[in-house]
Amino acid sequence: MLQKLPSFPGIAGPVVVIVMDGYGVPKSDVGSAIAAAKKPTLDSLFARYPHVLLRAHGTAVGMPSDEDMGNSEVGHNAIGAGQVYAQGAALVADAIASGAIWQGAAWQQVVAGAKAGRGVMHFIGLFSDGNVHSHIDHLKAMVLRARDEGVQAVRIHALIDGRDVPETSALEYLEPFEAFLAELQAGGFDAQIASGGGRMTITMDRYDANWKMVEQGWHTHVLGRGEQFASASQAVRALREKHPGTIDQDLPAFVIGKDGQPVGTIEDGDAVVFYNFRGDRAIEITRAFEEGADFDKFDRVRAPKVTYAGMLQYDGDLKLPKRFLVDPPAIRDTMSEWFAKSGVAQFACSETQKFGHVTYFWNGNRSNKFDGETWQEVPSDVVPFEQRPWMKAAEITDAMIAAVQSGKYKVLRCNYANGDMVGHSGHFRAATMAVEAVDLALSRLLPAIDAAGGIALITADHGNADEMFELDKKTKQPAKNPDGSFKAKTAHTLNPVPLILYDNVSGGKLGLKALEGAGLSNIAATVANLIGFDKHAAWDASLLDVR
Ligand SMILES: O=C(O)[C@@H](CO)OP(=O)(O)O
Ligand SMILES: [Mn+2]
Ligand SMILES: [Mn+2]
Repeated sequence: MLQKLPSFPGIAGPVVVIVMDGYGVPKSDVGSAIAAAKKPTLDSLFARYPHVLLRAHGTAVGMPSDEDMGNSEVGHNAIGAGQVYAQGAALVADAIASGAIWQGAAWQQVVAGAKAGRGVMHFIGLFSDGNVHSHIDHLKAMVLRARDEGVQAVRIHALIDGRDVPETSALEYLEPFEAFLAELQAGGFDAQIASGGGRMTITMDRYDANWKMVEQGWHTHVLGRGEQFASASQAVRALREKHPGTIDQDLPAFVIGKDGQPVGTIEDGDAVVFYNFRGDRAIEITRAFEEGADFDKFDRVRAPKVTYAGMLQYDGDLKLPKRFLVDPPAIRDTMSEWFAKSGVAQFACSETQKFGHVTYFWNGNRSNKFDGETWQEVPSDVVPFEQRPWMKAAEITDAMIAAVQSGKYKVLRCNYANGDMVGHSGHFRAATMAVEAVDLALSRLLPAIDAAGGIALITADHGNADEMFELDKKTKQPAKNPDGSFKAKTAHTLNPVPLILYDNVSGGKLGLKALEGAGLSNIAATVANLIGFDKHAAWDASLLDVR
């Protein structure tokens, strides 16, 4: 149990942590959908309530460097755990640099598995250097190592990104990679890209939002069914011509074929490595490979017996996958766990697209609840979110208001997906509406918190809607397309995020400290203090100022 604070008994009502996904604070308003949005509630929060900026990217959230943008996994992990752990991106890079990955039993088993079968090793994963789910350098290192260890053939199934990297950058990754493989091919080793498709079209669904994507990925990677092309770069060129305006993440699936035959179906005796380190979008495809005859999410047609490994363990409760190349961060002592141990009832809510963020990521990549936790999921629409930028903000708000009014919970949390999911579309106008939807939601939720004598901490996990244009690398000004329009940016940003203390109960007694270098990991201790507990020893400092 957490210790009671000697000097402050905590507020009488509930504490509500509101995560506005993808809401960063940019240096300039140019290209910011947040600046362009009409948002009277947020404007008045910034004008009237204590607030500070928190670091939400790079080393502050356990990424390898401060060049790395933030993302939902590392952001929610840091908020929920109150600590910064070296995250998947850093752990995998280190394991490759030290060679520890090759000494691990999992790597040795996939190599042995491939060799005992047809000598084929498959790599499936996100194909970019975004470092949110994966990094292409990790893939390269594994291909080279497989060759050195005598694996005869490698087949790569490339999920085209355009969401963590510029929206039509696929060829910048594919062409050099194809040249890299061609060189290896000259050495007598057979390495080819075998299939692929946009990451939002196939394979990388999350939180059971749309299993059809995974089914289509299975058909593409495993069965080799679909439109055939001579190479991945030719596929991307042809598909762009056929579907003008389609950005990389939404490209249709493709199969690489020779003389009408797919070059890399997945067969009994092959080895398969899913090389994403991040779990949310890796779990469903992993289940399709690992589960037996009782798998009922779609008809696999054929379920080859393969030696399967994930890059990391994706779920510590479900122990998924069974075999993984690198140990995940050992996230311990989360606020949910310690609030549970202290008898604090907790409520978590979001819509499907972010539901796991406020539950599984928040709780340190664990899918089980702690005692006294209640989770509520609002089903997301399965549509391009620029067509519905309001998403489920209203329904999440309804659920939060009901939970606050029930009086059952001391700590509540929710995630509004809008700024992020619509920000990823690159659609500026829709992104302003996304921010407006969140503003409207706050205008409803905050009075309910007042009525319950509560306080809200309003924050975000990383930026996105705050920068909707790519910046020119040299001039640092928004880059333009040949037709003069701005180049849309779909990725997260490196900007800090706000932390606002919405407090109408303490009469000005409570404030926020502007701690040098403060980041998302300072939120857990702040929440603990607000409910009258001292922070857990492992947590970073509280920002609560009690005057
Ligand atoms: O959609 C996703 O998978 C990532 C971007 O790759 O976004 P977020 O981290 O906000 O979930
Ligand atoms: Mn996010
Ligand atoms: Mn995102």
